[in-house]
Amino acid sequence: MATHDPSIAVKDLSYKFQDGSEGLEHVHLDLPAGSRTLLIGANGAGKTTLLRLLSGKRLAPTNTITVGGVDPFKDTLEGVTYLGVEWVLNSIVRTDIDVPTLLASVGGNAWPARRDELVSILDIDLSWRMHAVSDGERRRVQLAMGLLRPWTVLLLDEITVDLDLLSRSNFLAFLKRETESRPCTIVYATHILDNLAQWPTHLVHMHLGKVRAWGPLEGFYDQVPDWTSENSRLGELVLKWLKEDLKARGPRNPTNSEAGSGSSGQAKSYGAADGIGGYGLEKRGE
Ligand SMILES: Nc1ncnc2c1ncn2[C@@H]1O[C@H](COP(=O)(O)OP(=O)(O)OP(=O)(O)O)[C@@H](O)[C@H]1O
Repeated sequence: MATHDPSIAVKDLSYKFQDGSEGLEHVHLDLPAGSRTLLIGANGAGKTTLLRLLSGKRLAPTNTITVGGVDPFKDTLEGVTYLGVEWVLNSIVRTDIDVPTLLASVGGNAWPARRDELVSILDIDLSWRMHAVSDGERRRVQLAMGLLRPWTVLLLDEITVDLDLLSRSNFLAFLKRETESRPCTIVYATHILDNLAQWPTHLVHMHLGKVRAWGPLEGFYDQVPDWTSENSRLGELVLKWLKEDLKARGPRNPTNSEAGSGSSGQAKSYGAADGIGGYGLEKRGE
């Protein structure tokens, strides 16, 4: 269903993975139409899990999510664009194909003005062939493809890592203009805060599958009394949150003395000393 008022409301959303582990716990959010929200949290905080649930890629419990007042699982969810890892890995953009053909395949001819604007903003060379471009150039074409169809809700899962500073800045400015010129809403999970201070209207701070805090940007800034620029203020705030989160979580692989429990005291810390080269051993269920 098209959303005229693309607000996003999440009410007491809890989610378990197939292996039974907690993905999200009691998440509440109320993001108004036209807002630009940054989803902040350490690796593993639950940002992707939340975005996938909002996008309908994962099935949320009923009556926990509404987009524009509509339950996306009861009504068709139209106008929601989710750009995440699967989208980035799509192999078509690595084949020997030209840019105009790719853009036409996602509706470029239906929205020619929008197509041309994106090509200009993302500084795309229409003579590129996709098997012979750099990672950042490929990402720019992908972004043009992903953003071409006019969305009402855009869910971005850190997809700007390959962009140079200017391309990223132009891209973020374009998104800001979109929310200011038509009814649409953005939620963006990122670790890269460069030049983002003026961008978000709202922040969501996630930790271990829970939302620790959320609300309009201004409401958070009294937490960072010492800052030298707007940009450093956002960075200081996020650094403070991440340090607090790490402290609250504790070490991932406690040493015997830190573990301090169990009769045998056999808590094991895997690493180079075990001859396994420090590979992460955490299990991912799906
Ligand atoms: N399919 C799965 N089954 C079990 N656990 C999972 C699954 N997918 C993710 N997890 C776990 O859920 C937690 C949250 O993962 P998620 O990908 O949402 O984090 P994130 O905040 O997006 O992290 P990052 O910043 O690294 O992208 C992590 O601890 C992860 O290991």
